[in-house]
Amino acid sequence: MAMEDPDRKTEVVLLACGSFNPITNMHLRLFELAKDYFHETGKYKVIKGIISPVGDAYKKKGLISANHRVTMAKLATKNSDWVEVDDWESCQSEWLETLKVLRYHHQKLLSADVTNSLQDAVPITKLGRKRKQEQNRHEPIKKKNQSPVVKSVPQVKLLCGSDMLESFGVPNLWKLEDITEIVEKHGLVCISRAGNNVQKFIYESDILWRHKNNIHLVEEWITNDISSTKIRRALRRGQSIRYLVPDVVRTYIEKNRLYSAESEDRNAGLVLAPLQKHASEPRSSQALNN
Ligand SMILES: Nc1ncnc2c1ncn2[C@@H]1O[C@H](COP(=O)(O)OP(=O)(O)OP(=O)(O)O)[C@@H](O)[C@H]1O
Ligand SMILES: NC(=O)c1ccc[n+]([C@@H]2O[C@H](COP(=O)(O)O)[C@@H](O)[C@H]2O)c1
Ligand SMILES: [Zn+2]
Repeated sequence: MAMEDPDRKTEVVLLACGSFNPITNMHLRLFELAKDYFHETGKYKVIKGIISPVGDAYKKKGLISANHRVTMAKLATKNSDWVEVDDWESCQSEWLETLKVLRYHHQKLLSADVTNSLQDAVPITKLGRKRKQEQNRHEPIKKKNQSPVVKSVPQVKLLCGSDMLESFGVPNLWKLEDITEIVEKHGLVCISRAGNNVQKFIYESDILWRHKNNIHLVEEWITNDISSTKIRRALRRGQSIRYLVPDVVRTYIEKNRLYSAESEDRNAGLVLAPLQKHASEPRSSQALNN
């Protein structure tokens, strides 16, 4: 029987982009579902999950300040040993395309990798023995030069729900070249609900079909229809949201009185940043399904 070589597995980092207004138990479940899926293939090892709340410049109706949304996401993940929150995206003054967030996190892993290998390699091969010894007197003992282990940088895959994948088809919302680069260079994990027609959506798009090996569809069997919209609605009506969001998040919302009729009116009448940005660009008229 062939032993499985754990080093052979492709390392994957899962990146979820969204409003997280507020974060719910379902958002946390997305990560667990995706991780189980990848591990069951036997080919991947999920090493990290990143939640990246969108910045305030996204201008979505009812979006409360990123500061609160990031804090709630951090509270929700404080017991997770593999999912973390990154506020780089939310700290940008302008709205950023999701592709740029993917690129940023991939780049960050690349530079961490270079730093690690620089630390591993002892750069004294060309120094004389004497200088080496002198140098070492003042420096902590360095690791022995290890044989170069060729370890690839983890892939950063976009983790989303089927509604986000289907939003690729909304005119002017996504640039075709962004969609292409996401599925070509990074990959996508989509958590679909039974009955949702993501497969047909992929079938009807040449680009998505071409890269379908890099689009992982995960069926959610223990269905769960929690959404942030429903949480905000319940809060406006004074109804309980217990067991729908982590308790720490519920307490934080109550303490800061976060969601109300007024907060739901934020950004009302404004155009969503991606629509504003892409509507004026010539390429954006290209449809996904041709
Ligand atoms: N019940 C769900 N099943 C599958 N995916 C989900 C579910 N809820 C949220 N997601 C996914 O989580 C990501 C973040 O979504 P988002 O912050 O918009 O949450 P949401 O609950 O959909 O909020 P809203 O109701 O305000 O749109 C998206 O990729 C979205 O598709
Ligand atoms: N062109 C793009 O890159 C593009 C377009 C629309 C939404 N998005 C992102 O998708 C997510 C959608 O979140 P919501 O479902 O909460 O609106 C956000 O992170 C947003 O930045 C990206
Ligand atoms: Zn949504």
